[in-house]
Amino acid sequence: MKKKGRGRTSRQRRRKSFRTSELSKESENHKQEFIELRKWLKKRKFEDHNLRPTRFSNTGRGLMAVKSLQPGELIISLPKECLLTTDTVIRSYLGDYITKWMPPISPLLALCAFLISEKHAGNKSPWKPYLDVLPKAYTCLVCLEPEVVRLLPRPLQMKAEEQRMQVQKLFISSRGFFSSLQSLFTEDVKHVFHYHAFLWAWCTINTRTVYMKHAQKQCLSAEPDVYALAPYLDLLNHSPRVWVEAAFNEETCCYEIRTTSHCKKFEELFICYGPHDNHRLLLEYGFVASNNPHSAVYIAIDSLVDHLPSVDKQMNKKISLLKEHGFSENLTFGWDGPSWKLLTALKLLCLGPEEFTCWKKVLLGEVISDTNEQKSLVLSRQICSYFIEETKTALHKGVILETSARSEVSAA
Ligand SMILES: C[S@@+](CC[C@H](N)C(=O)[O-])C[C@H]1O[C@@H](n2cnc3c(N)ncnc32)[C@H](O)[C@@H]1O
Repeated sequence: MKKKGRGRTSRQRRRKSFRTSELSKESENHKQEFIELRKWLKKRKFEDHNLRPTRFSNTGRGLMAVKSLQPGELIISLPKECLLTTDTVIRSYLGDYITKWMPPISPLLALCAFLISEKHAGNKSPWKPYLDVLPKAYTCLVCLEPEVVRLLPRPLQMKAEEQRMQVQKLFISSRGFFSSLQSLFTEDVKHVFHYHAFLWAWCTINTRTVYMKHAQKQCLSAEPDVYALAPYLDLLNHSPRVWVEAAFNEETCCYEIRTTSHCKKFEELFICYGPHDNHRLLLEYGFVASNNPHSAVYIAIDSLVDHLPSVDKQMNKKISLLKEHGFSENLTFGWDGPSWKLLTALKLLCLGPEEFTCWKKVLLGEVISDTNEQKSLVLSRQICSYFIEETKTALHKGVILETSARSEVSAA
């Protein structure tokens, strides 16, 4: 007798019912790439009975719980054989080349080189089933067009620029090592290890690795070796409101994740990548989390000054004092208003000429006068309204850019 609910019709019905719920979701389990990945994982002694690859309307591809999961339950336990770490790279055909190369390359570069090389190997790569489910492109800021980055708040633009330079510098300084791999390839290594491939590998590591500390290897530089690519487990999306326990268990030799909260059947299971604000999430992972309790709006000191009267003769001195005493960075608005640091900076900037000698007291948190308190609060409100308007304008421009990009694609 056919088992109830296991047939194709009921599978189709189930898929359809996901689509009709409030936030739609569609199973990806039946896709060829996931069938291949499951076979590959099974050979490495991993089988999953709790989760299912699913595309969610609000978060994209992630993992859905196929049964209700209780706090403290082990939700995933991925054997060491499935993990891709610097041990994997050193054991591979790249190992000899890495050991010979001086000065030693970083653990991050070793992983990038391996990913690029395996991706290039295509069907011949033993990692193909994993590589096939990896995103083809990323949305981290380092991948975005300059005209899109220019729409972001200034402090984030600066971080994005810093990140872009860091990645480009790493690529340029790695060319020598990539050339040393020439004998492994029939084509010119410049066509294998090009910037686009490097960016893809760098983003794969930046957005998908789990933290796993490895002992320092002599053939690698002393930079922290804390990465592990964890196939399948890396399909878990982030929520700032959940907490999980995740670590490599030396006894079971598995990378394990335990929930500390309840997850209902057919809901997306999340993990938390860390207490990151939305700037950090966008910069490092290419997305923002709605209702993020860690959200903060960063205000550059120059934009504070734009809102102050230009006639203040002590302005330059005030700015130097703020910079000298560490009050020029990480000035933020959070859900509950301006941070103490931002408000203190505003109080100093709002000091009248007769109050200026009290600047030290302001930085220590003392109240100077009712006028100073009032002025700084009014200014804080003004700045907040200004940034709300600026964000609305940037979002509007973003929509225009997206619409014109879409029409260019459909015209092509
Ligand atoms: C570890 S992967 C998670 C799986 C990924 N969604 C996938 O399809 O392979 C991390 C990436 O997933 C996406 N992501 C994670 N959490 C998200 C969320 N809450 N909302 C939207 N995208 C999210 C981001 O693109 C991030 O860089």
